[in-house]
Amino acid sequence: MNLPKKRILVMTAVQAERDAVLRGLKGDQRFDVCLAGVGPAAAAANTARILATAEYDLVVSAGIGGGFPGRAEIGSLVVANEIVAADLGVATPKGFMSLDELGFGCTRVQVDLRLVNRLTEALLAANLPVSAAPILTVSTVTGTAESAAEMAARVPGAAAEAMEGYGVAIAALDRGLPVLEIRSISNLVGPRDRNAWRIKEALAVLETASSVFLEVLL
Ligand SMILES: O=C(O)c1cccc(C(=O)CC[C@H]2O[C@@H](n3cnc4c(=O)[nH]cnc43)[C@H](O)[C@@H]2O)c1
Repeated sequence: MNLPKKRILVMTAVQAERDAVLRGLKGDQRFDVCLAGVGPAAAAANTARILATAEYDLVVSAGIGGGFPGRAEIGSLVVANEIVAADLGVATPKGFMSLDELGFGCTRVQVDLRLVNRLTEALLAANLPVSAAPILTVSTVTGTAESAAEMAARVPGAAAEAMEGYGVAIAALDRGLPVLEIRSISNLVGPRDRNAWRIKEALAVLETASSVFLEVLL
Protein backbone atom coordinates (compact mmCIF):
# COMPACT_ATOMS: atom_id res chain seq x y z
CA MET A 1 0.00 0.00 0.00
CA ASN A 2 1.43 3.37 -0.97
CA LEU A 3 1.34 5.59 2.09
CA PRO A 4 0.52 9.23 1.32
CA LYS A 5 3.72 11.15 0.94
CA LYS A 6 4.20 13.62 3.75
CA ARG A 7 4.97 17.14 2.73
CA ILE A 8 6.92 19.32 5.10
CA LEU A 9 7.36 23.07 4.89
CA VAL A 10 10.56 24.47 6.40
CA MET A 11 10.71 28.22 6.90
CA THR A 12 14.01 30.07 7.37
CA ALA A 13 14.51 33.79 7.89
CA VAL A 14 17.27 34.33 5.34
CA GLN A 15 18.82 32.69 2.27
CA ALA A 16 21.98 31.50 4.03
CA GLU A 17 19.86 29.44 6.45
CA ARG A 18 17.72 28.15 3.56
CA ASP A 19 20.84 27.05 1.68
CA ALA A 20 22.12 25.19 4.75
CA VAL A 21 18.82 23.35 5.21
CA LEU A 22 18.64 22.49 1.49
CA ARG A 23 22.17 21.05 1.59
CA GLY A 24 21.17 18.90 4.55
CA LEU A 25 17.98 17.68 2.85
CA LYS A 26 19.94 16.64 -0.24
CA GLY A 27 17.18 17.63 -2.64
CA ASP A 28 14.45 15.52 -1.03
CA GLN A 29 11.30 16.59 -2.84
CA ARG A 30 9.04 15.98 0.15
CA PHE A 31 10.37 19.17 1.72
CA ASP A 32 9.77 22.74 0.62
CA VAL A 33 12.23 25.22 2.12
CA CYS A 34 11.02 28.82 1.88
CA LEU A 35 12.02 32.26 3.12
CA ALA A 36 10.12 33.65 6.09
CA GLY A 37 11.93 36.95 6.32
CA VAL A 38 13.28 38.37 9.59
CA GLY A 39 10.88 38.91 12.50
CA PRO A 40 7.54 37.43 13.55
CA ALA A 41 5.27 39.52 11.32
CA ALA A 42 7.12 38.73 8.09
CA ALA A 43 7.39 35.09 9.14
CA ALA A 44 3.65 34.83 9.80
CA ALA A 45 2.70 36.53 6.55
CA ASN A 46 5.09 34.52 4.36
CA THR A 47 4.22 31.22 6.03
CA ALA A 48 0.49 31.89 5.66
CA ARG A 49 0.95 32.82 1.99
CA ILE A 50 2.78 29.55 1.27
CA LEU A 51 0.35 27.39 3.27
CA ALA A 52 -2.46 28.78 1.13
CA THR A 53 -0.82 27.36 -1.99
CA ALA A 54 -0.26 23.69 -1.09
CA GLU A 55 -1.15 20.93 1.39
CA TYR A 56 1.44 20.24 4.11
CA ASP A 57 1.58 17.83 7.05
CA LEU A 58 4.09 19.72 9.20
CA VAL A 59 5.68 23.17 9.38
CA VAL A 60 9.19 23.76 10.77
CA SER A 61 10.79 27.08 11.72
CA ALA A 62 14.54 26.56 11.35
CA GLY A 63 17.58 28.79 11.58
CA ILE A 64 20.26 30.26 13.77
CA GLY A 65 19.49 31.66 17.18
CA GLY A 66 20.88 33.04 20.38
CA GLY A 67 21.52 30.73 23.30
CA PHE A 68 20.93 31.68 26.91
CA PRO A 69 24.22 31.27 28.81
CA GLY A 70 24.39 28.00 30.71
CA ARG A 71 21.41 26.63 28.77
CA ALA A 72 22.50 26.47 25.12
CA GLU A 73 26.10 27.07 24.07
CA ILE A 74 27.32 28.28 20.67
CA GLY A 75 27.42 25.32 18.25
CA SER A 76 24.58 23.46 19.94
CA LEU A 77 20.98 22.93 18.82
CA VAL A 78 17.72 23.67 20.58
CA VAL A 79 14.43 22.02 19.61
CA ALA A 80 11.45 23.95 20.96
CA ASN A 81 9.21 22.12 23.41
CA GLU A 82 7.25 25.38 23.49
CA ILE A 83 7.33 28.39 21.14
CA VAL A 84 6.83 31.65 23.07
CA ALA A 85 6.30 35.22 21.88
CA ALA A 86 8.32 36.57 24.78
CA ASP A 87 7.88 40.32 24.21
CA LEU A 88 4.22 40.30 23.18
CA GLY A 89 2.56 42.14 26.02
CA VAL A 90 2.92 45.33 28.05
CA ALA A 91 5.71 46.87 30.11
CA THR A 92 4.34 48.00 33.48
CA PRO A 93 6.03 49.63 36.51
CA LYS A 94 5.85 46.18 38.12
CA GLY A 95 7.41 44.45 35.13
CA PHE A 96 6.31 42.77 31.88
CA MET A 97 2.80 41.37 31.51
CA SER A 98 2.17 38.96 28.63
CA LEU A 99 -0.86 39.00 26.36
CA ASP A 100 -2.05 35.89 28.24
CA GLU A 101 -1.90 37.70 31.58
CA LEU A 102 -3.75 40.64 30.01
CA GLY A 103 -6.45 38.30 28.71
CA PHE A 104 -5.87 39.35 25.12
CA GLY A 105 -4.55 36.14 23.60
CA CYS A 106 -2.01 33.35 23.71
CA THR A 107 1.73 33.86 23.42
CA ARG A 108 2.74 30.25 24.08
CA VAL A 109 2.37 27.71 21.28
CA GLN A 110 2.34 24.07 22.28
CA VAL A 111 4.18 21.59 20.06
CA ASP A 112 3.86 17.82 19.54
CA LEU A 113 6.21 16.54 22.25
CA ARG A 114 6.34 13.06 20.69
CA LEU A 115 7.79 14.66 17.57
CA VAL A 116 10.12 16.84 19.65
CA ASN A 117 11.41 13.77 21.48
CA ARG A 118 11.89 11.78 18.26
CA LEU A 119 13.81 14.63 16.64
CA THR A 120 15.89 15.33 19.76
CA GLU A 121 16.79 11.65 20.19
CA ALA A 122 17.77 11.36 16.51
CA LEU A 123 19.96 14.46 16.77
CA LEU A 124 21.63 13.05 19.89
CA ALA A 125 22.16 9.74 18.06
CA ALA A 126 23.91 11.76 15.35
CA ASN A 127 26.26 13.05 18.07
CA LEU A 128 24.86 16.57 17.86
CA PRO A 129 24.64 18.62 21.09
CA VAL A 130 20.92 19.28 21.42
CA SER A 131 18.37 20.16 24.08
CA ALA A 132 14.61 20.48 24.09
CA ALA A 133 13.46 23.68 25.75
CA PRO A 134 11.23 26.71 25.21
CA ILE A 135 12.46 28.94 22.38
CA LEU A 136 11.58 32.64 22.64
CA THR A 137 10.48 34.73 19.70
CA VAL A 138 11.34 38.41 20.06
CA SER A 139 10.93 41.46 17.85
CA THR A 140 13.84 43.20 19.54
CA VAL A 141 17.05 41.23 19.87
CA THR A 142 18.23 41.07 23.47
CA GLY A 143 21.43 43.11 23.71
CA THR A 144 22.30 43.63 27.37
CA ALA A 145 23.06 41.38 30.34
CA GLU A 146 20.14 42.86 32.27
CA SER A 147 17.59 42.23 29.54
CA ALA A 148 19.00 38.73 28.96
CA ALA A 149 18.49 37.88 32.62
CA GLU A 150 15.01 39.36 32.57
CA MET A 151 14.10 37.44 29.40
CA ALA A 152 15.47 34.16 30.76
CA ALA A 153 13.40 34.63 33.91
CA ARG A 154 10.27 35.52 31.91
CA VAL A 155 10.04 31.97 30.54
CA PRO A 156 11.60 29.47 32.96
CA GLY A 157 13.86 27.03 31.14
CA ALA A 158 14.03 29.03 27.93
CA ALA A 159 17.22 28.02 26.15
CA ALA A 160 17.19 30.10 22.95
CA GLU A 161 15.95 33.30 21.40
CA ALA A 162 15.15 34.03 17.76
CA MET A 163 12.75 36.17 15.77
CA GLU A 164 10.47 34.00 13.59
CA GLY A 165 9.20 30.93 15.43
CA TYR A 166 6.00 32.38 16.85
CA GLY A 167 5.03 33.91 13.51
CA VAL A 168 5.57 30.61 11.69
CA ALA A 169 3.67 28.79 14.45
CA ILE A 170 0.63 31.07 14.33
CA ALA A 171 0.34 30.60 10.57
CA ALA A 172 0.63 26.81 10.99
CA LEU A 173 -1.96 26.73 13.78
CA ASP A 174 -4.31 28.76 11.61
CA ARG A 175 -4.24 25.82 9.17
CA GLY A 176 -4.51 23.23 11.94
CA LEU A 177 -0.96 22.01 11.25
CA PRO A 178 1.69 20.86 13.74
CA VAL A 179 4.76 23.05 14.05
CA LEU A 180 8.34 22.61 15.23
CA GLU A 181 11.17 25.06 15.78
CA ILE A 182 14.86 24.20 15.70
CA ARG A 183 17.68 26.68 16.25
CA SER A 184 21.41 26.28 15.75
CA ILE A 185 23.11 28.54 18.29
CA SER A 186 25.30 31.23 16.67
CA ASN A 187 25.74 33.55 19.64
CA LEU A 188 24.98 33.96 23.29
CA VAL A 189 22.03 36.11 24.32
CA GLY A 190 23.37 39.14 26.17
CA PRO A 191 25.65 42.12 25.60
CA ARG A 192 25.87 42.91 21.91
CA ASP A 193 29.11 41.56 20.48
CA ARG A 194 28.96 40.85 16.75
CA ASN A 195 32.59 39.66 16.83
CA ALA A 196 31.53 36.78 19.06
CA TRP A 197 29.06 35.47 16.54
CA ARG A 198 29.79 32.08 14.94
CA ILE A 199 27.29 32.15 12.07
CA LYS A 200 29.30 29.95 9.68
CA GLU A 201 29.70 27.27 12.32
CA ALA A 202 26.02 27.49 13.28
CA LEU A 203 24.97 27.11 9.64
CA ALA A 204 27.14 23.98 9.35
CA VAL A 205 25.40 22.48 12.39
CA LEU A 206 22.02 23.47 10.93
CA GLU A 207 22.92 21.62 7.71
CA THR A 208 23.83 18.46 9.61
CA ALA A 209 20.69 18.70 11.72
CA SER A 210 18.59 19.08 8.58
CA SER A 211 19.92 15.77 7.25
CA VAL A 212 18.41 14.15 10.35
CA PHE A 213 14.98 15.52 9.41
CA LEU A 214 14.89 12.94 6.62
CA GLU A 215 15.06 10.10 9.15
CA VAL A 216 12.59 11.47 11.63
CA LEU A 217 9.99 13.79 10.20
CA LEU A 218 8.77 11.71 7.28
O1 LIG B 1 23.23 43.45 15.54
C1 LIG B 1 23.24 42.71 16.56
O2 LIG B 1 23.91 42.87 17.59
C2 LIG B 1 22.37 41.49 16.51
C3 LIG B 1 22.37 40.61 17.59
C4 LIG B 1 21.58 39.46 17.53
C5 LIG B 1 20.79 39.17 16.40
C6 LIG B 1 20.82 40.07 15.35
C7 LIG B 1 20.02 39.82 14.19
O3 LIG B 1 19.92 40.65 13.31
C8 LIG B 1 19.36 38.43 14.13
C9 LIG B 1 18.76 38.21 12.83
C10 LIG B 1 18.40 36.76 12.59
O4 LIG B 1 19.16 35.80 13.33
C11 LIG B 1 18.35 35.13 14.31
N1 LIG B 1 19.05 35.32 15.58
C12 LIG B 1 20.32 34.89 15.78
N2 LIG B 1 20.74 35.18 17.03
C13 LIG B 1 19.70 35.80 17.63
C14 LIG B 1 19.54 36.36 18.95
O5 LIG B 1 20.44 36.33 19.83
N3 LIG B 1 18.33 36.91 19.22
C15 LIG B 1 17.34 36.95 18.30
N4 LIG B 1 17.45 36.45 17.04
C16 LIG B 1 18.64 35.89 16.73
C17 LIG B 1 16.96 35.69 14.21
O6 LIG B 1 15.99 34.66 14.17
C18 LIG B 1 16.95 36.50 12.94
O7 LIG B 1 16.42 35.79 11.85
C19 LIG B 1 21.59 41.23 15.39
